Amino acid sequence: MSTPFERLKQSCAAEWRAYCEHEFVRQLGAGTLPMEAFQHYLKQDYLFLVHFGRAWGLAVYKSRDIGQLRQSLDSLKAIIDVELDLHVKYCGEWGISEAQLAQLEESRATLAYTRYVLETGNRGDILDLHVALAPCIVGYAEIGNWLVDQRFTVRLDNPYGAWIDMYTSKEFQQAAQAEVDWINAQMADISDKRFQELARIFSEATRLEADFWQMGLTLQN
Ligand SMILES: Cc1ncc(C[n+]2csc(CCO)c2C)c(N)n1
Repeated sequence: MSTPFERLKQSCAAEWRAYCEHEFVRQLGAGTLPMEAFQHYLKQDYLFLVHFGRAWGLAVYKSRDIGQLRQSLDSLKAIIDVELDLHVKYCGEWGISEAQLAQLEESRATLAYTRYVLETGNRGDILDLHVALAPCIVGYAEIGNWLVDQRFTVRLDNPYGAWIDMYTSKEFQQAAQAEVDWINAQMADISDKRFQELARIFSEATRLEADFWQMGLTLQN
């Protein structure tokens, strides 16, 4: 028997694969991704993370009990206090200054994805919001693992090695698994109709993640 989360992925298998095995990801694994593409991605990812933080703020607001409230607040604090700082530091290593980050123009792909997540959370409940966020959290964990298994992936002397290390780290993998577990528990007794609603959200967010890679690869604004 497959879990609800596995059924979400199966309901948009082609889209999930197009996202996780995207050309950007392959070139990153092989170490052949042009530096400009990665820098463009990193800059837009800064904006993505800011809105991702806001999404956890929305999860705080949409929480239905004190446990969810604490969990959402922890995620909000982690992204604002830790992950954004780490991202700014990592951008610095790639020659992108804080001043540059502060002046960025948001690309269409960033706008579409982040506002889609926030809109989904606004109109729906906390489960809708988590399902909209799941391709981001769970997808990156799968991508890291997938890359490590590919013959074309270069682990030593790959300029993007730190990126792969981050998403294959035990901490990150555990956080992604916790998210899967949470979603599976919340989806345990839902109706078919509700499943279809969530599957639609999951599929749309997955497509928007693939567009985010494409934006990086083609340097779109
Ligand atoms: C477009 C885009 N999608 C996913 C991630 C990965 N990511 C960002 S925050 C977070 C969860 C940790 O709170 C994860 C997995 C990214 N960086 N950029």
